[in-house]
Parts: sequence; C-alpha cells; structure tokens
Amino acid sequence: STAKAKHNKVMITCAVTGAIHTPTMSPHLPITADQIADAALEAHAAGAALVHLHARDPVNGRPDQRPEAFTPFLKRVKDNSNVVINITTGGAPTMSVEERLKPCAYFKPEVASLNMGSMNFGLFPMLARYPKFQFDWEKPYLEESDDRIFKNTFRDIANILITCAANGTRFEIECYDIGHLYTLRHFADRGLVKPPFFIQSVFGILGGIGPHPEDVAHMKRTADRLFGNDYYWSVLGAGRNQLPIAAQSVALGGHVRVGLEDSLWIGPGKLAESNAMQVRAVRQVIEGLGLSVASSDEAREMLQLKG
Ligand SMILES: C[C@H](N)CC(=O)CC(=O)O
Ligand SMILES: [Zn+2]
Repeated sequence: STAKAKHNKVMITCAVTGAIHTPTMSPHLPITADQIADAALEAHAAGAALVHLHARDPVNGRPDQRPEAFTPFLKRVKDNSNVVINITTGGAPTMSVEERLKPCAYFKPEVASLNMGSMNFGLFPMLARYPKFQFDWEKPYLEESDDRIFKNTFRDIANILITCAANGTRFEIECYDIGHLYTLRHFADRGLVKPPFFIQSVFGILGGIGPHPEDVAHMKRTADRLFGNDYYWSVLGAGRNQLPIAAQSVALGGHVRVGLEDSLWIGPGKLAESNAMQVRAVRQVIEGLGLSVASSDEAREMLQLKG
C-alpha cells in the first residue's frame, strides 16, 4: 500500500469560480481573468494549498473552456505563487468531453478534476427552496435545470484518464455518490489510475448524495473499505453545507474544499465577500481542532504530484 505522508496536515482546495453560479447570484463571483487570478492568489495566501480553476467569458460570465481563456490568469497565478493548480475537466454540463478536455491537454497541469460518472445536475440545493411548493400537474417542470445532465461515460472517463496521465497529471476525483467510489475502484483495477487517490466527495448537489452527517460517514466508510490506505479523502459541501461538512471531514482526518464554485455563502443569508473569506473560515475550524493546514509543497508530497 502507498505510505501516507507522516504529517497530518490538512489540504485546503479552493474552487474560485466554477461554471454553474452566475454573476447575478453574487457580485463577489470572480468573472474576468484578473478577478480569477486575484481570487486564486488571495485564497493561496489565506491557506489554500490547491486552487481549482474554470474560465469564463469576461463580459457575460458564461463558462469558457478554450485554453486561451485560461492563459491570462494561469500566467499571473504561476508567476506570483507556487500554489498547486487544478484545472477542470468538468467544464459545464453543456460541453462535449473533447471540449472539456482541451485545457488540461494543453496546459498539462499538476492536477485535473475528474467526475466519476454522469449525473442529473440540479442547480439548486435540495429541498430548502420548495417548502411551500404545491405540485401543479399542468406545469410539471420546475426549473430549466431539471433537464440538465452532466455526461461522463466510462469511455469519457477512460479518455480523460489516459490523456491526462500521459502528461503526468494526477486527479481530483469527484465522487457525487457511493457508486462513483466503485467506479473509481473499477478504473484502479484496470490500472488506468494510480494511488494515492485524491478523492473529493461531493455532498448536497441535487442528483447526488445528500448533505447529512450519515451520508458523509457512509462515504468515508465505503472509501476506507475500497481503498484502505491508498487515498486522501477530501469533501465539498454545496451551498449552506460547505462549512459543516468540512468540519466533519477534518474531525475524521480528512481534507476540505471551499470556494464560490461550491457555495456563495459564508453564513445563513450572508454572501461570502471573497473566496479567501471561506478559506479563512475553514482554516479557523482546522486550527480550532489543533491541526494545521498543508502548504502547497506538502500537498505535492502527499499527492505525489509532478511539481
Ligand atoms: C461540484 C463541483 N462543481 C465539481 C466540479 O468542480 C466539477 C469539475 O469542475 O470537474
Ligand atoms: Zn469545477
């Protein structure tokens, strides 16, 4: 089995903008290349060892997966920090796998995100939004996002694994449900992905597993059974679940992801004014538990990155 790093430092990943939230939802969502670079550098300075990056059209904020859309902020981030860069292969649900794979194939980053399956991708957190909802058979469809599917077939996953692994890129393995852990086990058994696995368990996105502490415990228990000592466990909680789920992970010896891609909030009804604000909040939880955050170089050692 792969020896885990001797130190129990906690790796913070910050996902600074994503593709799903829109500028109308928060004035603090980074959109332009400069805003994305600022957000990544501030998140790193606040304690994030890794930053997860998407690109957007600077005018309308729409997701943009063209390598040239990433170039300006990647250059600034690399010139001004040694943060570990994790480039998305998820892009947006509307994109083809070829389109989604382009930036990683071009930039050959240390880390790329990898979604371990296809899924219905609900925009809004689970039930909270519809307390008083009366179903109207005349208008069965709730939201435009009700028809949104993120497609990532076994062939697409193999394609991403083979393309990126050839560049020495390792993966942030997004598991939105228990079945995704078994899919990872399958590709590991096929030798298409090597340990240590960096598993990013995703909680509270409609279409995936819920945000309840028992869901979190069940994911961890199952990952321990399937991967033993060959993996690092990290979590992201969507929306209001971000910090509570991060706290549970840290208490269980895990790692955390925050950032405006996953939640626009810092507290009930309070928008986060920056990504760094969320990094500082989760760092307080980590240090409050007597633990310390990992530096980017410690994360490189833990995840055996190419540097
Ligand atoms: C829940 C997150 N949106 C997962 C994600 O970050 C996917 C990706 O970029 O590949
Ligand atoms: Zn992403």
